[in-house]
Amino acid sequence: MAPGLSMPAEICSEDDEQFESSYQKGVKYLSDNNNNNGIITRVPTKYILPALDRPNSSEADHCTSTNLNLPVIDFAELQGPNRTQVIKSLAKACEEFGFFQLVNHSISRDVIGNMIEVSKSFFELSFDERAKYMSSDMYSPVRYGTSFNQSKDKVFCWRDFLKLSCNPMSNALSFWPSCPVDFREVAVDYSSQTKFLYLMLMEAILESLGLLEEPMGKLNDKQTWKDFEDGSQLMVVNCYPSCPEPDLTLGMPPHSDYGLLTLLLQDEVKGLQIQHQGKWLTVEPIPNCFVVNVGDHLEIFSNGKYQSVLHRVLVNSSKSRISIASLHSLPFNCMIRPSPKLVDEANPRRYKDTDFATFLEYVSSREPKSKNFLESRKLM
Ligand SMILES: O=C(O)CCC(=O)C(=O)O
Ligand SMILES: [Fe+2]
Repeated sequence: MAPGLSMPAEICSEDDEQFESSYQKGVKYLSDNNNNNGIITRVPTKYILPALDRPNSSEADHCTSTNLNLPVIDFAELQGPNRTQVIKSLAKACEEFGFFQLVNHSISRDVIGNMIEVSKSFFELSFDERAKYMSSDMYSPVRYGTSFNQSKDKVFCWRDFLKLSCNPMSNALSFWPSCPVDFREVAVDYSSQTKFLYLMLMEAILESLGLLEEPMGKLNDKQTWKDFEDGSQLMVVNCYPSCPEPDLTLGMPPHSDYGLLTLLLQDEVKGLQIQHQGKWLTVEPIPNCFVVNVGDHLEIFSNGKYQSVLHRVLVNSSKSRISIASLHSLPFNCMIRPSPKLVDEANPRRYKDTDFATFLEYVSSREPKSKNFLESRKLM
């Protein structure tokens, strides 16, 4: 064990099985159960990334101090007389950044504040209470876990998560945490309001791609608007405890999101970085706003016009951080394919069809450390 490393009393050697089973309990457990006046002073080897994968280690990291001002889309303006202009800005943001900040959205500060509060309270519960929701079943309506893919990752990342499936809500809800007592009520309200926001944004995105000229309802011979309304929604509550040596590890490794769009809510602590023009840039949190990003499915659906972008999460030594990602796509059993209207001789089809089951198979069988899944769907 590295000098000064303080670990739960039950843990004696980094190599023994007990140590490994302790890591499986997550980083919140690790931070809460140590014997050095409540302070963990070193990052255990399990979390130490190879030198080249660490933050601040590469060319691309040399400007991590530069904060990124993402394009800002005003949701209220999108609904008003300037809609055409806002849709142009939306298209530009999706093409140039794959990310934007959404301001003036319709979700109240209370709904947002309550969601962050119940998420914090959930991670403050005892480990035994949180552990009731641990599952390795990717189809489970609720799944508490740690790292990125804890059954596969050789090096763990400094994150615990609670994944909540919202489909169908009538079935999923009874599996969601019943503690804290208002968790379900707050999270259901939050999920239905983010779903509404997603649908409004998706409608604008389809318009920006020239796919809404026909009467609303039919997008092409395979898809209708109802597929979007009936689409899947997965909420991921991420908890990143403060970390004694944040330069050695990451809260989340570089990845892109699998769905059409992700709506991310973060607390006031920064940590999210996106890869832009070969550099890692930090996204400044704007209170009460959403960071929205293009997912792999939108890249496929738009035949590459809008591309998903790698992002990762840094941790820090003084503050823990909470974020809530709401990932939206078509229904789980629906094929995602390039929209036929965006494929012609000048723009040949660039991706194979895919569906959620293929994605799950992929993540279960490999370490999804990057946009590998999407790479596997590319035709050229
Ligand atoms: O915590 C963050 O800022 C990002 C989370 C994220 O990328 C995800 O949940 O996919
Ligand atoms: Fe993500």
